[in-house]
Amino acid sequence: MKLGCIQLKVAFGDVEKNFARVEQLIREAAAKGAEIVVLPEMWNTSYALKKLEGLADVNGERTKKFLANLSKELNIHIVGGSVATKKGDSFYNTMLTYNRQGELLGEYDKAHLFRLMDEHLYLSAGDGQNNFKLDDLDAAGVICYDIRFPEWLRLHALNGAKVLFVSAQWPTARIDHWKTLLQARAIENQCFVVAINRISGNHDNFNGQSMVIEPWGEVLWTGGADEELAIVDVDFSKVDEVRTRIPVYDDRRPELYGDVLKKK
Ligand SMILES: NC(=O)CCC(=O)C(=O)O
Repeated sequence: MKLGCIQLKVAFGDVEKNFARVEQLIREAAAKGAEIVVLPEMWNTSYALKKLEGLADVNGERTKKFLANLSKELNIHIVGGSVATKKGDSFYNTMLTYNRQGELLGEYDKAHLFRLMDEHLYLSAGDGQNNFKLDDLDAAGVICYDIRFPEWLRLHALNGAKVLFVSAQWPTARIDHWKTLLQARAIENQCFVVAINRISGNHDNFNGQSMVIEPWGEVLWTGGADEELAIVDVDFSKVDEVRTRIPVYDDRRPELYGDVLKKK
């Protein structure tokens, strides 16, 4: 299956510019044969958190219409990264996923808010999980800081995901953590990880390094430090092969792990 990985240069607070560029890149990805297109985190507004009142997408309506129309017209699945949304009086960091029929498969509000970027001051956290199916492919989607919570990704893998999509705005300063955590999540869950980061004009802030990793931990593609659309070919049957070779799921001892999941 061909993945269209869109490592976007997100314009701070410029919703119109971001929508226009995302549409251009999704169309380009489809023209190049992508079957699943993946976007980064908060691509409509970036972290213009102080301006969310005017900029956030109310109930995600604009983004929903946009992604539904494009996925149906182009006959592609879209893991829509995330956008800033307003629901009721609260703001969320929301991932919307569409299948090639233009149907909404998942609306996931980021579960773990990242204090270092002030998310907890402006956003509310979601409580729902985000497993979905792209044709026959069992998949799940999480957002950026979520990858520091292995139990959260494990839960999605236990619910059947063979590929974990990660949309992010992960800064250059901790890019080594990004690479290591993503590889670990792929190896421990024995699944594909497709992780799409943003870039900024200034590479000191966000330098891309999006990644596609297969279930044995081998990195199939790493993005550079500039805006980029990559088409990456993946063979999802690799998941079953790796899970047969080392039967981690059969060997788990959940009766030993109970307290790990409780907050101290
Ligand atoms: N947008 C985010 O969630 C950033 C997470 C991050 O940078 C980290 O180190 O974790």
